[in-house]
Amino acid sequence: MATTPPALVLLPEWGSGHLAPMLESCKRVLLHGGGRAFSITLLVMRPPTAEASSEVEEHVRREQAAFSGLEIGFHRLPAVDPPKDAVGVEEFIARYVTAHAPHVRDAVAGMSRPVAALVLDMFAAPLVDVARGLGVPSYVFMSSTGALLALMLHLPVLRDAADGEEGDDAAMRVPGLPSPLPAAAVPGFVADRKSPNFEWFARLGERFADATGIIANTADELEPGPLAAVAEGACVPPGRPTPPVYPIGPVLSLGAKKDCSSEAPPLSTHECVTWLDAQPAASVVFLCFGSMGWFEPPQVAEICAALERSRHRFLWVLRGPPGDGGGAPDGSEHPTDADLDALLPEGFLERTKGRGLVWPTWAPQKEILAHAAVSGFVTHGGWNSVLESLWHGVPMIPWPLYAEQHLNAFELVSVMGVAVAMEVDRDRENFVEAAELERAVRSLMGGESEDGRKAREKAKEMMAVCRKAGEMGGSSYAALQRLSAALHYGAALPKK
Ligand SMILES: COc1cc(-c2[o+]c3cc(O)cc([O-])c3cc2O[C@@H]2O[C@H](CO)[C@H](O)[C@H](O)[C@H]2O)cc(OC)c1O
Ligand SMILES: O=c1ccn([C@@H]2O[C@H](COP(=O)(O)OP(=O)(O)O)[C@@H](O)[C@H]2O)c(=O)[nH]1
Repeated sequence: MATTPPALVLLPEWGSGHLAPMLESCKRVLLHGGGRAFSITLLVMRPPTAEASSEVEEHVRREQAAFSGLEIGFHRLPAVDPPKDAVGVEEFIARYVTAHAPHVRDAVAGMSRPVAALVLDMFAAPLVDVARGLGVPSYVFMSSTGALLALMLHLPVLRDAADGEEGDDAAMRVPGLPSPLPAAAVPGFVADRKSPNFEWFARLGERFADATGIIANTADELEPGPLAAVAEGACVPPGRPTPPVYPIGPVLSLGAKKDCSSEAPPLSTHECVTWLDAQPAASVVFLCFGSMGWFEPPQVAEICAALERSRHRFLWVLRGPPGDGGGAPDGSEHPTDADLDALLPEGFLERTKGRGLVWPTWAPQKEILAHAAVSGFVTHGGWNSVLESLWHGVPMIPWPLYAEQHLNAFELVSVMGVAVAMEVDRDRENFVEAAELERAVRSLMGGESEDGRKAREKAKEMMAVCRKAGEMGGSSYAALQRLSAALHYGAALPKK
């Protein structure tokens, strides 16, 4: 007799950099059990911006249209009022997500099938209480690095120390990370210990420790330092237990937009790819800055000067400023398609014709990174972009712009060694001078510099590491097995 498979109930933040890897990771859990052991119910919050809403809708539509053979359903949650007085993006996201708690409780309690676990976005960590109230196991899904995980688990310690003897300017020492963390590496949201954003991240980190487990889109071999420190219980306040961590990555996901899986890229007719087809192997530097990266005209002019002088071939995804002045209720800045005639200096396209392509809208990044012509990546350093680059052995130049990306940049250069450092002026909205970008691009793309040679070599090593981790016998495969066993155990527990 067929039985109803218990559900993994997912609550992702609406950003595609959060939703897509969470869903893909949970699909991996289903596939690991032969596809029939669990089902997925994804709880859809109404995103706070029109841009994010259409991304989510597109994602849901594509998922429903695809035939995966897996049981995946979507449950729309009632809308909640967005907070009107949030000081920063992080506080906004955390409060908005947390306001859904009663609706999440109702949705889980009302399910007609057993619930194996509630899988929560990092911003939804306070909802571990909802799971606990229903007697359901809870898992936090960490869509960013093991380093950010270590930092967040440790924030309550830093907060309480800052309240006491160490003071407000105390150096940031985080178990598993180089100590003290250079100021340039500290994410903006925790740089000021008095800001509500710091308090929110500390509160989220505190709640991570109350989850049944933490699923992380990283691999032991990629981030051995922070993951070991977390596993040893060195990051949480003394006396507090650390839940088991399951580093099952890298999990690369199909984007919400038209995109191709890096696993099996179909023959593409995308203009960026046909342009790459005509370029020599390993000759192109790719520049792309995530879902929220865009530049003011003076910065665009510096990039143009650098690319022109470097003499290297390039494919540059250049987006324009957010529409309507960027005043989204969540404070996020979603770029628009660039007006290249208005943004680029006169004559730039003619002078670089044949060796450069400037692409003004969303591009198929995974497919581009998989292309044999691409051998370097100037990236904002969002964790999904980093994993995609490492998966294809492409060395990077990190250009952090927002969120946790300054920490990611530091890790890529100083810990993993897969990237060439570039000076980014945080006091001038992460401005980079033309000469500095030119130097970094020359170094990355095969100049004489030792930094570039090491980054290229290390990126190839990491490609092998990433692929091996997920194979049978690899560390991420083993973590997936442990996670699967824990979920089966949780599904068998009596519910309240
Ligand atoms: C991790 O801390 C922050 C995350 C975000 C953030 O916000 C966000 C809002 C949206 O409307 C859409 C998004 O796609 C989105 C994404 C996002 O975080 C990204 O997450 C990735 C995976 O964790 C990745 O690591 C990227 O670097 C992040 O940009 C925003 C924020 O403050 C601006 C954070 O501090
Ligand atoms: O033009 C673009 C810009 C981004 N991406 C994808 O969007 C995701 C960006 O996620 P990341 O974590 O790097 O940064 P975020 O945008 O969340 O800050 C990655 O999967 C990229 O491949 C893309 O396909 N095309």
